[in-house]
Amino acid sequence: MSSENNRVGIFVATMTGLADMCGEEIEDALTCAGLDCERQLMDGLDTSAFEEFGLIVIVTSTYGHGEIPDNGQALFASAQTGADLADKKYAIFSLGDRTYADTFCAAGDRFDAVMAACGATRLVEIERHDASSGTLAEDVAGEWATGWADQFA
Ligand SMILES: Cc1cc2nc3c(=O)[nH]c(=O)nc-3n(C[C@H](O)[C@H](O)[C@H](O)COP(=O)(O)O)c2cc1C
Repeated sequence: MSSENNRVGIFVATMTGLADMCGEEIEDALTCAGLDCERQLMDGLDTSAFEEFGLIVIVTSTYGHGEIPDNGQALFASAQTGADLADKKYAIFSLGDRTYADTFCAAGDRFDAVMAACGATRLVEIERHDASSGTLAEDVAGEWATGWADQFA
């Protein structure tokens, strides 16, 4: 693997900003573990944004009836049209609320399906944060990333 492919891209889809706070905690945790990270909101991106990274971390909340936040829809649609991500690994931190029983964290599951369809390999289980659980999403996000950072380092 080239040194370029050891880079981690953290891509955030959010409506009200909590997912970006989680992305920041994930970035801090992975940086502490020695990984070279870059975090960005998904706004206006397509799958060419994945090119320079070996590991893609998707951080997304869910809105509407299981929808991806507005700022992530273009990137999702781009992946749906097909991309060769066979040399990529990915991980997903998914924010939702179990109050929405039928669509709990559905956006993260939709990203999981499309990344797999593009040939990428999921590094770890999807982490699904429940806003009704009483835990802080950003704390859970940082602990989650710390837990698997050495699997990619
Ligand atoms: C209008 C609205 C619709 C939502 N729909 C869903 C949903 O379908 N499924 C789910 O799991 N969570 C749903 N949620 C919960 C959000 O995903 C959750 O509060 C999340 O932490 C928000 O993160 P964000 O600030 O990054 O957008 C919804 C929240 C709102 C306000």
